[in-house]
Amino acid sequence: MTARNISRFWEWGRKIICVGRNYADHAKELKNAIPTEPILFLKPPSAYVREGSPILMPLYTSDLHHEVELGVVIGTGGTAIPQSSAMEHVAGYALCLDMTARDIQDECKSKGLPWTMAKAFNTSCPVSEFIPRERIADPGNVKLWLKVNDRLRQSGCTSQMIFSIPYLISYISDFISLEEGDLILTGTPKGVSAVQEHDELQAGIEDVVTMSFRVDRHNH
Ligand SMILES: O=C(O)/C=C/C(=O)CC(=O)C(=O)O
Ligand SMILES: [Mg+2]
Repeated sequence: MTARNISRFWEWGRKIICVGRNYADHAKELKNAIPTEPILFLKPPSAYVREGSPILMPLYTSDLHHEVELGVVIGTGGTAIPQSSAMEHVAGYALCLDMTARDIQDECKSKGLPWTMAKAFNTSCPVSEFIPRERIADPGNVKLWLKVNDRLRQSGCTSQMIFSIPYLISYISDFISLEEGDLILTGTPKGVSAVQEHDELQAGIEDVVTMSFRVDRHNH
């Protein structure tokens, strides 16, 4: 059997744990309160999509939003990981999009229902290449950006996160054991907006990585 390679973590079938409202400016733009504890939700591994394949807009949404986020790839799993050693569990990073059917999310919120159909559909998690941890000296201070058809829509810095990466790893692992190959999406800064069929999305971590995706309409 061929050894698995963490640089292709999206093929491993592991969890994608997402943090919501982790930037005050984004919580405010959607008129949400600033959280006092991390807000968590999950995407299945079938949400992954890689450059070269399109983001497929589900037929049931007419308000699909981009959310650019720093992803943290877990190298060594654990339960109840202390904050002090949390970064030792990180194998690397990835630039990620948390594609969100905002109209469906709003409907779910108003009915008190889970966000699954808004957040977890096929291709809802576009990812960049794997970024080994040595390439980002301070993940708490990296600049993220996203353009739609060459127009800048999102620009933020991970220093604006309410809950830091060590805090998130520790908090999550108290309730959901982390495994090698899991991905944590750390939340999005402000500037989220709707995309349309045929739009071209380009996103980057300054000085580290860029990636591009086209949006298509799902055909069934
Ligand atoms: O509560 C809302 O209206 C929206 C929350 C999100 O979509 C949270 C995120 O995914 C995020 O902040 O990155
Ligand atoms: Mg998000």
